[in-house]
Amino acid sequence: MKAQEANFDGLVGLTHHYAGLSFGNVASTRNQLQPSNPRLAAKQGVLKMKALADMGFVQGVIPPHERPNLPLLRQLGFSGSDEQVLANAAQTAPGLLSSASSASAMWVANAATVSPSADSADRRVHFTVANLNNKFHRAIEAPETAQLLQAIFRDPQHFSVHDALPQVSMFGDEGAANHNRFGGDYGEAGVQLFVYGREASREATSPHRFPARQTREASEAVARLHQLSADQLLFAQQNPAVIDQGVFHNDVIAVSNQNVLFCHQHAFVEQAALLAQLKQRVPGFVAIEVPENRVSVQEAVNTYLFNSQLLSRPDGSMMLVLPEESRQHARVWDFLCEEVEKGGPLQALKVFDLRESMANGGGPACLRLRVVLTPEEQRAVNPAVFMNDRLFTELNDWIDRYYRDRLTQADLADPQLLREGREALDALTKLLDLGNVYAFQQ
Ligand SMILES: NCCC[C@H](NC(=O)CCC(=O)O)C(=O)O
Repeated sequence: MKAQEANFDGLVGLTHHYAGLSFGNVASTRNQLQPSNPRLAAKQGVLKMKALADMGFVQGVIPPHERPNLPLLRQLGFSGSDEQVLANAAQTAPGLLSSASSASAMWVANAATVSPSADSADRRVHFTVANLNNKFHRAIEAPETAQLLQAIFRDPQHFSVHDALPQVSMFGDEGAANHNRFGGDYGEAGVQLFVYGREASREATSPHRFPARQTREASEAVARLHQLSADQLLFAQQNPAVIDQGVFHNDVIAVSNQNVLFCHQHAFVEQAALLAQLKQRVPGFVAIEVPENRVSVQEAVNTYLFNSQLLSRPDGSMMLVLPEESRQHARVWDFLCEEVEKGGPLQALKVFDLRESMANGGGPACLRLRVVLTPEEQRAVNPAVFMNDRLFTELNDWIDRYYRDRLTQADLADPQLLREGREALDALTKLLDLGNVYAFQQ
């Protein structure tokens, strides 16, 4: 058996709601204060995991965080019983209650940056937890993410989980959503491309309208932590003009797998030079660049065409996993069908309805964290998190038991929601054999 790419998907939490917290993410802003359906959201995610597991892909689950985050609200000065904390926050600062309740940890492409053991000097798989410094509701994820990753990748002989970089904008880090790894066989040394939105030390590189969340300084620190050698590394800037059109992470404009990069014509600064470098360094490198006159940046943002998963099937051919919104758009769908008919690297399309996550700006790629694992490393992962028939049934029963099918911002103050959440996560830690990872269990 060779090394494989495993995908670990974030399980949507019980407080999934639309709070408009992510300036620069147009779906988040557009759907602010719409009612959500956490039960449907969780089921849509679990269905994707199960379908991919059934097709022969290695598929794991990353659990949600404890929300509402009561310790955070207390740190911000809300006091009294848990009920009083929720009531006071809801009355005087509903935006803070939303931030403390966001289920945003579901988008695990932003949980960490991951380097396979084949690339790292100490031959371990390295994870650096993302600090998500640009958005308050996301910056609070880092410590819990570190604990959850440690409960899954728990063998220090094979896995090294680094805490997040310092929580300042100079080191703004959004994890694997701004990271691509190229190569041949997954188990052989690859080339890692770190994509940043701005250089903290050069203000002129920033976009004008929307924030650039990832800095070059952060990417360089992650590369150092992961013990990567200079000849395996590339750093490239994402085009600031596309950030200003709503491309808040690189995985909204590009996706890669092995020797293939699928991206928009306007994805990167000095794109031709970057592609030339990749051609030189990656054997058999192929770029599929979508021209603006076939699919505009705006259309890419609206359909999440590039927020897809490019997966190598067990027979070696590649399949693109897309959100339903891409199929619904004639120009996007025509382009994709043409690519498949051409007989190039894209040989199959698979579509999922992920509407609940999409309405907050999270498509198939946002929901997954890629981890290349050798067979030995795979055996060292907590086995209870891998998707199979039994876990699929158990998770669906668990969702039916605990999740609401409608949630608005006003519901966040309901102390019953807090109790339901704790009971649910307590049951989940047993299903996934995580130990007492949550603060309320300490
Ligand atoms: N990779 C996809 C991440 C989507 C995420 N959306 C949010 O946090 C929206 C939350 C809200 O507005 O309720 C973000 O922008 O980081």
